[in-house]
Amino acid sequence: MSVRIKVCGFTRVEDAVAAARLGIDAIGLVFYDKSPRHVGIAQAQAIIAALPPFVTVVALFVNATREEIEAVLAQCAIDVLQFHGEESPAFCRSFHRPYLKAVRVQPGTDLQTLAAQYHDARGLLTDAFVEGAHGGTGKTFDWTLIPAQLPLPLILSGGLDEHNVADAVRRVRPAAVDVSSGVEAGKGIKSPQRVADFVAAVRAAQN
Ligand SMILES: O=C(O)c1ccccc1NCC(=O)[C@H](O)[C@H](O)COP(=O)(O)O
Repeated sequence: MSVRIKVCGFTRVEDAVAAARLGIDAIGLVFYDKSPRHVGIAQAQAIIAALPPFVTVVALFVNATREEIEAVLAQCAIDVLQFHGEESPAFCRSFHRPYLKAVRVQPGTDLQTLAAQYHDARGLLTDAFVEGAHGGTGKTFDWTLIPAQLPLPLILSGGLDEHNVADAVRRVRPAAVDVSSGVEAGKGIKSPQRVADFVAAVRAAQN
């Protein structure tokens, strides 16, 4: 199966539409107000309404309350939840929606145990560990820390861009890749050219 591509952190309708036309599989919307890529409800609704069919919409949260998440779900057509904080497995599954659990990887991170704990997640998203940050850092991590076999689909993230993603796909063989900073012209501003180059690099790595 071809490697799926998720681009995270859209803030503008035109960027999301352009990226969808370039063949990405999923867009991420950041509902975390400390992120420079944070979107409000109205902004998210406008982006989602403009998407062509069959583009998965992923909503990102960092230690949000149940009420905050339910408010987003009630007002926006979200397909998948993505949890970037210390949310427990029970909390993640309590929304009865497909979800991804993000893990910030550093030496000693036990991905096998995490995969077992979040066994009903649609995938484990591995991101770089950066002190004080929850994601969207543009930093890579040591891919050899990822076990060759995991019981959950692996979504590789953290500092990917058009220059390193082909190598990442060949080495790690993830089910999907996820990128934010690496396809930007500025924080929250996606560059269609960089998205096109990123998609081309992923596809070339599979041929
Ligand atoms: O993008 C953000 O600003 C962000 C902030 C807080 C938590 C998560 C965030 N993004 C989540 C993502 O899925 C990013 O794509 C992922 O962290 C990789 O980011 P990058 O290294 O910039 O490609």
